[in-house]
Amino acid sequence: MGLNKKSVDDINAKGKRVLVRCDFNVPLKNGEITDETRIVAALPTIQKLINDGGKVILCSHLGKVKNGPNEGESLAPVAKRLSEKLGKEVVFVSDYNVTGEAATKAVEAMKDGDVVLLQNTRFRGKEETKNGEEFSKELADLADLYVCDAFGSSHRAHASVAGVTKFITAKGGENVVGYLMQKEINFLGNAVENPVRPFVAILGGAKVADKLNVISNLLEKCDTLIIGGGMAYTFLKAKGYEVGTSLVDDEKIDYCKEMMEKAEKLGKKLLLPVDTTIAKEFPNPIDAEIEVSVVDSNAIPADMMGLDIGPKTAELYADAVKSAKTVVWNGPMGVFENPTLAKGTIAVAKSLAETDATTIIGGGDSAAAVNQLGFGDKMSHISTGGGASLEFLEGKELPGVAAADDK
Ligand SMILES: Nc1ncnc2c1ncn2[C@@H]1O[C@H](COP(=O)(O)OP(=O)(O)OP(=O)(O)O)[C@@H](O)[C@H]1O
Ligand SMILES: O=C(O)[C@H](O)COP(=O)(O)O
Repeated sequence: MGLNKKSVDDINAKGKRVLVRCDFNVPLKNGEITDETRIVAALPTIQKLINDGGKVILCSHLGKVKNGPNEGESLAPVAKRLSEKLGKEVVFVSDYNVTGEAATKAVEAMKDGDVVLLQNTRFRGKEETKNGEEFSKELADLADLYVCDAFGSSHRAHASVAGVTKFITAKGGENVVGYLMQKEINFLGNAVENPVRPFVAILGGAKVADKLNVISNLLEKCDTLIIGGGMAYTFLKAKGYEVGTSLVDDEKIDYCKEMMEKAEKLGKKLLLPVDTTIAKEFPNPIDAEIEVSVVDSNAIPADMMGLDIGPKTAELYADAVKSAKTVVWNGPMGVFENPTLAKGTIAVAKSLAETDATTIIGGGDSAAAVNQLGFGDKMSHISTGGGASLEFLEGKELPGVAAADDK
């Protein structure tokens, strides 16, 4: 699926002020960045604009910023890491107002090829998250051109992702997408719209409700849909099995029945766990030592909880992956944060690492799991977007893509 949007290759930023929305929402521990993937992924676009001789003004959100602006959610650590990665100074505008006098002055002082990073856009609260006109205009006022390269945030119709583009257009500027956006959408888009078959989709994670539309959409596109993780138990209950105290969404049982019927009607394989790893209760803390046993999926005792796929299921899923030419995976197979309950997720990750098929990891927990296991470089593509990749797989139009100018 070609992306019919203008990209950074369609502009020459020489002497222009370019506002670039990145997704620098990186995990931090005691002020230190623990995973720089999203920073590294943003470099090609930034470097291109520097090479053009543009004035590169970067912006991003970080965290949820539930209690207003605070140093713990400042983008300062990102400015530092980015500067190391680019091998040049990144001027950080620490002002909690994001735009305004400090930002304007910093931009005025820029020479061609300079890089400035603005403060966390969510420090402007609802003005950012409700796509506020005023904040959108203030952002646009800083620049001549706008580049969206924040794939991970592109499902958010926020001021710095969507609203800003209207004001850039109003002043005669262009709105384009960056290389990361292009790469993400090419991989995910090709996998779903134009897959080399057999196409196997694997869905896991906690809740069926979060993935309703993904299940339905992927069933239409793939040859085999594999279900694991907490969401499998609602399907097993829909089949009439006892699932004990496993995570179940009772309101979605009919939906699961519908999906099983849909799979049958379309002639698609819908694979569910044939055995499951159970325990008395959910581990607390999550990585606590835990006593487990394995039972067939139709034999879960009423007082036990399913917390991972069992070994027979892991083998079944690995076999399905082996015969695939395209695999998309989103969501862990069990409570992978606990070593005893990570076996199913590890087995699936390993099968993806070993296949020659195109393998695409849909961000979030599955990306973290694959990287932690050291399989990162064995995958064709690991998306930098969790929610964004899911919404893309649902077939939704992403606001960050929609806002860019058509070719
Ligand atoms: N059987 C289970 N019972 C309860 N929780 C589970 C089970 N299997 C997996 N989980 C939990 O599901 C969580 C991930 O679920 P979630 O729906 O948030 O996935 P996700 O974050 O959307 O996946 P991704 O980030 O890959 O898109 C993990 O924290 C994991 O411990
Ligand atoms: O981490 C993400 O998925 C993106 O940065 C979006 O963050 P959000 O869910 O807080 O909008």
